[in-house]
Amino acid sequence: MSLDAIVARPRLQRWLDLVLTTEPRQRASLVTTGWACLLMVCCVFSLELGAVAGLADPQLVRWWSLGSGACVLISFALIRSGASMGWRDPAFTHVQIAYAITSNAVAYAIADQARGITPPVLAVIMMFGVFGLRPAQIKVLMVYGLIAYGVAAALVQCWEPLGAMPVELAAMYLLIVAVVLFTSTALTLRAHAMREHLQGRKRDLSQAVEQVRELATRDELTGLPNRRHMQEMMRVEGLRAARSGQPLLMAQLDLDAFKVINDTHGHAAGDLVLQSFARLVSGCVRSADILARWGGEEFVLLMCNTSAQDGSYLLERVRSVVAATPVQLPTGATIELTVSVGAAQFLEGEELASLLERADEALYAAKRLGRNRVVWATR
Ligand SMILES: Nc1nc2c(ncn2[C@@H]2O[C@H](COP(=O)(O)OP(=O)(O)OP(=O)(O)O)[C@@H](O)[C@H]2O)c(=O)[nH]1
Repeated sequence: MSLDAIVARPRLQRWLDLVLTTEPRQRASLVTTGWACLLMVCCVFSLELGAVAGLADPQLVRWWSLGSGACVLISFALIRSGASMGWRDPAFTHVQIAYAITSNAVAYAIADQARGITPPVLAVIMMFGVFGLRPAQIKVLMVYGLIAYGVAAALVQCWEPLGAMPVELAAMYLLIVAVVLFTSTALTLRAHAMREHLQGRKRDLSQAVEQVRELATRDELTGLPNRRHMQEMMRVEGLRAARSGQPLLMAQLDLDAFKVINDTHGHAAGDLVLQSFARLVSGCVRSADILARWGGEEFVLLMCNTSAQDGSYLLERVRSVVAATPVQLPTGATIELTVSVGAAQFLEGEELASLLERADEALYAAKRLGRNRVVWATR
């Protein structure tokens, strides 16, 4: 590769970065304006060709080309500089379309024998309304188009240098312009409605995906993470603890004599107790800890970056808060509650299944020893 090419490449890269490296909303506005710019270049080229061929006044066409080009460049600069990013529509589509309609009507007035090219361009301009305009704005722009063309047609008829034409021909042009405006507006409105519909469907779909995700990871009764989600969290936290060497604790919490509660007060009361227990424990643990419903009346608490001493203190607090907070039923009855806890500390190189097993054994020891207590697993 030549030295020139090596030097030129970063420069080209800088130019490309300058035009393309933008945030997504800004990039979308630049792309829309880029299309408008392309349309404008084609129109300028066609009218300049008409002027060279003697079909239109070259001086008027030159001024029109300069004015139109300047407006497109200003739009581009406003978007690229980020000056329009605070606006509701950073591409200020309605302003750009209004300006394009004006430019198109002026082209109609000055294009003399070449004015036949302007109505189809008007249709394309109206189509840009699909991007971000409200239906009311599209309709206002249609009315504005009719007025702009009406004024341009009147100018052509009244001012000789613009190349007056037979009234019948002027009426034909106006009729075609009106048809173009109505039809393109109707099509634009239809495309707009379809776009809105699709966006609505997309929103519904994202909500449904979010719901499915929620259902797949949450326990419906308590709102806590469910067993499947907890297994994933355990895997992630286990890897983190192994990598960082930070202490990781796991506790299994099991409500005592829960069957008796169900049998005495009914299944619905049992559900209320489970919800109340989940709330109580959630209120005791730190936001970094993860409490999940493991199944039935059994819960698992994962305490990340927690020393055995802090863990002991926390679990004892959970136990005493549960024991000191009877659950009030809607019937007026109160249920005294206790919880047995089996806890274990993650050992270096240990499998998660083994950690869970040790916590489970400690839980059974707590039950055997008379319930309502915290037992730590031995190594
Ligand atoms: N209300 C309600 N009960 C549940 C739910 N899931 C499991 N259970 C009940 O929880 C009870 C658990 O009973 P056991 O396994 O004998 O445990 P326990 O009575 O707490 O006895 P210990 O654990 O030995 O203290 C069973 O009666 C299950 O039917 C639930 O979602 N709602």
